[in-house]
Amino acid sequence: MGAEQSVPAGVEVQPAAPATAAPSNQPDGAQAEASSSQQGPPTPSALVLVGPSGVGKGTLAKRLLDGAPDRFGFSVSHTTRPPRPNEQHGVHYYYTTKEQFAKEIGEGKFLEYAEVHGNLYGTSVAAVREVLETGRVCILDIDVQGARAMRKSGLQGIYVFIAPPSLEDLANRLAGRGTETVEQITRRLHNAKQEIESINEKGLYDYLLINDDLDEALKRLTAIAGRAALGLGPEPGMVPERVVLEDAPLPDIRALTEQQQQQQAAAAAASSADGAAPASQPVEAAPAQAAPAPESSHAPEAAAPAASAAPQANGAVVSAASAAADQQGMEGVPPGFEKWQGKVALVTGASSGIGWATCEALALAGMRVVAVARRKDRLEELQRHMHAMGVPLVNFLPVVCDITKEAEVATLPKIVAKRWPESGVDVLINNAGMSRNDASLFEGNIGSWVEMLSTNVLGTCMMTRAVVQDMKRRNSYGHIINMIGLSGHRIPDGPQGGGFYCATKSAVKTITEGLRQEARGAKLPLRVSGISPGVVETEFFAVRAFGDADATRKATSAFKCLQPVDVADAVMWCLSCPDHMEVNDIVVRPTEQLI
Ligand SMILES: Nc1nc2c(ncn2[C@@H]2O[C@H](COP(=O)(O)OP(=O)(O)O)[C@@H](O)[C@H]2O)c(=O)[nH]1
Ligand SMILES: Nc1ncnc2c1ncn2[C@@H]1O[C@H](COP(=O)(O)OP(=O)(O)O)[C@@H](O)[C@H]1O
Repeated sequence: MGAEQSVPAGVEVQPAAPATAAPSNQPDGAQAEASSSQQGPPTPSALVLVGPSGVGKGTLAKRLLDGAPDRFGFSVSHTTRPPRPNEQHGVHYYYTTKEQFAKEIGEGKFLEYAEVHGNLYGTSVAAVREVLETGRVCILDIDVQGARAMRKSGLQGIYVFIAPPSLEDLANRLAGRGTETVEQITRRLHNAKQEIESINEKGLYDYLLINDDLDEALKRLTAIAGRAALGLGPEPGMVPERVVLEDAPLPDIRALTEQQQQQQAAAAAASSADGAAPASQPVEAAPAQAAPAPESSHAPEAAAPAASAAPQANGAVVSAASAAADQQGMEGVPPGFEKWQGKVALVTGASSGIGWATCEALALAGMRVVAVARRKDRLEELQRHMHAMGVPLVNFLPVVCDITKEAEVATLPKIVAKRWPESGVDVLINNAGMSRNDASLFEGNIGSWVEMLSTNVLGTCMMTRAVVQDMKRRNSYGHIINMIGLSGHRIPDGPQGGGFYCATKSAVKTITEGLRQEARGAKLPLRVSGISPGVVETEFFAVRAFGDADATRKATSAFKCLQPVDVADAVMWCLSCPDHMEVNDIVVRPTEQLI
């Protein structure tokens, strides 16, 4: 069902085009090349984006808006659908009830409204006016019915239909977004076919834009939006005379899910056939290259295809974030943490211990998690663990990367952007760190010194640099947490040769404070924290003893030590603090630990 209204008084729209206007994609029906013949500054018009759910309208609109907020504004619609975890009232939509929506229809509040995929959506007069009055192009993201109604209402603008390269791609994107259940995705795909048919309605759209490569699509849309900014009409002939739809059956989202499960099982079988690498001998990542290494050699994508969806027990695809939103006060989501739901956290040293526990806590609380480690088999195991915990694999990205290799670190933001094009790393947990027991200052193994310096100090710095550069590029600053360790504060085993390791950790402490000061100096809202745990029961001791599995037991049997999850809890608390509060260092010991 769709509805349209005549333009309510007070909205400044351009002279109404009659509902029966000649198709504007025909030369004689094109809007006048308005401002070229007018005096004064151009009058920006609307840019109406239409296309099936999951095609990338929101992503493209956000990129346009972020790129030039002074030229473009978004018409925030009203909807009766519940907010997704990373959506904000007044930013993505005004969320309302059916009753209120009905009341406001009666009051003539909407330029148009429609029922789409079972929910009501509407464009209010105020939403469009607010943007146009500031002299910016008003971007609308509306459905086909809304576009028809807008054409009739006379809102002058450029109407762009955004199509997917194929229904298969669309299905993958919808599944990859992880915000809908299997049933909801199936319904959206079913509707997509009809929506795509609307390309053939003469005069409805001015442009057909296929969103295949996101950057290419953005380039084309930016050019089209530029015309809207100048108040120019569309170029003629930008929609083909007739679009013939491939007669392909609708992709079956449940089958896609099953396919993904099979891929996972195959990957698991392959990894056990290879034989697991011993803990101290990580699977080698692709050799570092001057140019970024191929991404496929880093991310074990076979086990987690970019657009995969993990089934829940009930067969639904629900992101941990939406599950968290559904169950308020859910265990594992500290108060204040909601702001991170749907955002991306990158954790180094994710293959065991604190890194593993932190990945789990972040993912269960609704973050997208990039788990970085050298050991591919351990990452695959973590992935299976995440799956078993009910974390949708679309929210999990394992990356085999050696943080001491500059070229590998440099590829990480690109790998993240490839998986989640509209995102980047919002939270960095610099957890990877190691020690060796042959590093005395009298007669230490220089190789062990180099290893500790490279991992604990340079690795932390290179990761920080890569992520901060990416945050700068996106103009979006989050939180960096460094695992300092109690050894950054004192030397517990100096006589036994532990001084060098502690020196690297006290460097991390200083670097954490230096980073904080740099952020303040640059007036960036980046927050920086350190966490300094005492003895934690992890593989740390086995690595220190060059793979002696018994070393951990020996080092942790004197008293009840901290558990990785205790430290993950500290990470969660750091992140949950209000924006005005920056936790700089948390020192935490097992109760019985003396020094
Ligand atoms: N007619 C109309 N459609 C809208 C409006 N706001 C959003 N829509 C459309 O409603 C559909 C569902 O939107 P949404 O729930 O955000 O899901 P998504 O498109 O899958 O992200 C999309 O086709 C939107 O373009 C509106 O104000 N009016
Ligand atoms: N060209 C593209 N290639 C791959 N993925 C894309 C592309 N454009 C968008 N996406 C992804 O597809 C998903 C759906 O995009 P979204 O903007 O939410 O769609 P819509 O607003 O049209 O429903 C998102 O996860 C987005 O990152």
